[in-house]
Amino acid sequence: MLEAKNVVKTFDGFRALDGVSMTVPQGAVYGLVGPNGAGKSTIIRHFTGIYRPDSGEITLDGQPVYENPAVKGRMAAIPDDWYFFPQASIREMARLYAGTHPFFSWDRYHKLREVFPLSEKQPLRRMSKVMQKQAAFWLTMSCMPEVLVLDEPVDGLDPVMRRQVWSLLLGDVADRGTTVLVSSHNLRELEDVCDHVGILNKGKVLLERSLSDLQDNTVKIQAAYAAAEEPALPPELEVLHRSAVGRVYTYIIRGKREDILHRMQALSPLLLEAIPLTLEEIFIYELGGADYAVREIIL
Ligand SMILES: Nc1ncnc2c1ncn2[C@@H]1O[C@H](COP(=O)(O)OP(=O)(O)OP(=O)(O)O)[C@@H](O)[C@H]1O
Repeated sequence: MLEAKNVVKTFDGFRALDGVSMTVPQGAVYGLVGPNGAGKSTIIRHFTGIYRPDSGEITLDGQPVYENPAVKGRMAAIPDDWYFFPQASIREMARLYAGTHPFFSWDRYHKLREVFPLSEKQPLRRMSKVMQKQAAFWLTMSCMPEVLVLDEPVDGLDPVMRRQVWSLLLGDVADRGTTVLVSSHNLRELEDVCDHVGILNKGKVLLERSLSDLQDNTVKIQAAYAAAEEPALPPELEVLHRSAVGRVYTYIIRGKREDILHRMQALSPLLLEAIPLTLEEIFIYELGGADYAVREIIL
C-alpha cells in the first residue's frame, strides 16, 4: 500500500501541497485527477521519492520512500518530464534501466518490441515527443515494478496506442497485482481503467473513493408510470437530480440500489430500472458545490 499522510510542501512560501493524505491500496489502479496547478506532479514527485515533504510522510507498505533504495527498487515511474540521456537510444537506456532496476526483465523488453513501433537504435532525442513517451512505457514496463507511478502518461498518444498502453498496464495489474498510480487533468481519460479515484484541488484532496463505493452509494433510476402525472417520490429518498423525456423519468438518488428499487416499487411503476452511473455523473453530483476548475476536469 502506497500512502501519503498529511503531506505539506511549500515553494517559496507557496503551499503547493496543503496536508495531502492519500491511500493507494495494493493492486489498485488509482486515478489522481485535478485541474492544472492542483499539485498532482508535486505529490507524484513525493511518491517517487524525488521530493522530501516539509512535513507528513510518504510510505510504501509502511516504509518511507525518500532516500530508501530498497523501496524505490520496487517502483518505477514515468514523470511528466521523462529523462533520457540525449545521445542514448532505447537499447542503451534499457541497459541503464537494467542496471538501476532490480527486477528489469530483458524477456519483457523483447516482448514489448512488438507493441511499440520504434527503432531501438535511433537516438531518443531525434524521436518525436510521442515516440519518446512510447519509449518511456517500453522501458518502464520492462522494469516489472510492483508499483507504477505515471504522471499524465497518455497525453499525446493516439487512441490506438492509448488503448494498447492501457491494456498492457491492466494486464500487469491482473497478472502480477501491480499497483498503478496515474494522474490526469481529465477524469474521462481514467474512467474506464481506475478502480480508485482521488481529486486534488489547490493542494488538498477534495475526495478519495473506490469506484465500488461510489457506485454502491449513488444510483440512477429510470421509471415510467401508468398515470399521466408523475407521482410524488417516497420522501425518504435523497434525489440529487431529476429529468424527464416524454413519460420516462430519470432520477439520480443517493443510497443503496436494492433499497431504492424496493421503495420505488411502492409507486407501481410500469418501468423501473437501475442504470449504472458513469464516473463523470457521480462526480458531477458529489462535487456539486466545487469550484469551476474542478468541474472542468469532469465535463
Ligand atoms: N519547483 C517549484 N517551485 C515553485 N513552485 C512550484 C514548483 N513546483 C510546482 N510549483 C507550484 O505548485 C503548484 C502545483 O504544481 P504542480 O505542477 O504539482 O501541479 P499539477 O497539478 O501537476 O499541474 P499541471 O496539470 O498543470 O501539471 C503550482 O502552482 C506550481 O506553480
